Amino acid sequence: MDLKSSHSSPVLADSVPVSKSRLGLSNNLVPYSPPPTAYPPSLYLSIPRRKAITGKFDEVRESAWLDAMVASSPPRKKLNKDFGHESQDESDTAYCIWLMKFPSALSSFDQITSSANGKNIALFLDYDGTLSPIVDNPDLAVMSPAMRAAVHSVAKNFPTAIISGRSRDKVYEFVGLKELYYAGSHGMDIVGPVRECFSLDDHPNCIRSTDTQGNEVNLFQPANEFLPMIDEVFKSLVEITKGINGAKVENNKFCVSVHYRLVNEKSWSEVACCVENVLKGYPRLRLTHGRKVLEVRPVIDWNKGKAVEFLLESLGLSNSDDVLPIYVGDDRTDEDAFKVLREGNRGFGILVSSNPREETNAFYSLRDPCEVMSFLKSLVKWKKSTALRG
Ligand SMILES: O=P(O)(O)OC[C@H]1O[C@H](O[C@H]2O[C@H](CO)[C@@H](O)[C@H](O)[C@H]2O)[C@H](O)[C@@H](O)[C@@H]1O
Repeated sequence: MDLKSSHSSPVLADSVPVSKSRLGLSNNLVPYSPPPTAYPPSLYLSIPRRKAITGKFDEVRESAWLDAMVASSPPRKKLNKDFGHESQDESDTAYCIWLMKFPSALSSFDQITSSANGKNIALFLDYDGTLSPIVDNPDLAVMSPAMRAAVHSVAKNFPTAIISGRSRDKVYEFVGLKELYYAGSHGMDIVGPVRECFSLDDHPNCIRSTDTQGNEVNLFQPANEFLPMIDEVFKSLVEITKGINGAKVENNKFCVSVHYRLVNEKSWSEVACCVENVLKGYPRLRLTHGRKVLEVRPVIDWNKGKAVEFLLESLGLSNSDDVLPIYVGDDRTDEDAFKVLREGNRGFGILVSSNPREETNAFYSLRDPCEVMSFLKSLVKWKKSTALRG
């Protein structure tokens, strides 16, 4: 993508000074120290200082990191002691009870569409676990042709965007559809349309650019200044985890994922320790947890919820009276988007989960990507039938 102009990025930076300490790594990397920023203190996100760590696995074991890794990886369904196979009953009952609180978006479809009467639906979709099933190898998380057709059809009928933790290029590679908008790196990399109602003056970190087809677009990358740092951390994480069987580090451009899905649970503390050791030299980066993945990202006041608001504005859809945004996602990072919709009383979050989740800001649920596909198809069918009725 050719960038035609450049603005300084009003990144909401971390108030903690950049540490001068070097990493205890074999590849002699020096932590990246960005130039001092001059934004008003009110724009800075403050983060608590991390406790110094010694790097011993036992200490990491006690840390909140490992707890979160375990918590984000629920145990498999209980085994039936007598027969040695899964007992469905218990988990089915728990799921049914949970469904009373977060009803299926399929069985509540009429309720959802009646809220949409007289409004335009805007659709926001997560990628992994929502449009593609979770698989062991992140490079193989392809979308089925049937799902692609459903997304294509929905995007022709409603403004649709995919907001993913992956890099924008990678999601586009998987999805391959031009009819929708893409936000990568948890919303830190957004390409939106050029519209008169959307002034770049109001968004200093948004610039005019061109997409791969040569169309003018708005490119929003609020964490631009972190690119060299993320690149450096990616290399360090690859190096430091290379001895851990099954660990995989993925460069998502403005953030880095450290996967432990294929790591023996006994070595999870080792993964946590490696990541913590690298991050201690980078106080302007923070860690979040996904599905068997540790995600390293810049400390800026930006997330998938803010990305939804930004996209609604850039699509000219921020008037909540005319628009019903619907966000479908499966991950913790999607909660920021669910929250924005719930708190603004603007639309609905739909959580994709086949297990009851204790806390969510979603209103509805869907069991898995198959149900997501049915929901998307139903939306298109409903839109066509309302168009016929005039
Ligand atoms: O926001 P998303 O589109 O949901 O991306 C979140 C992370 O998804 C990917 O990891 C997850 O899916 C993988 C493939 O199914 C799976 O192997 C992994 O365990 C999951 O955590 C992606 O690889 C990450 O980079 C994204 O941050």
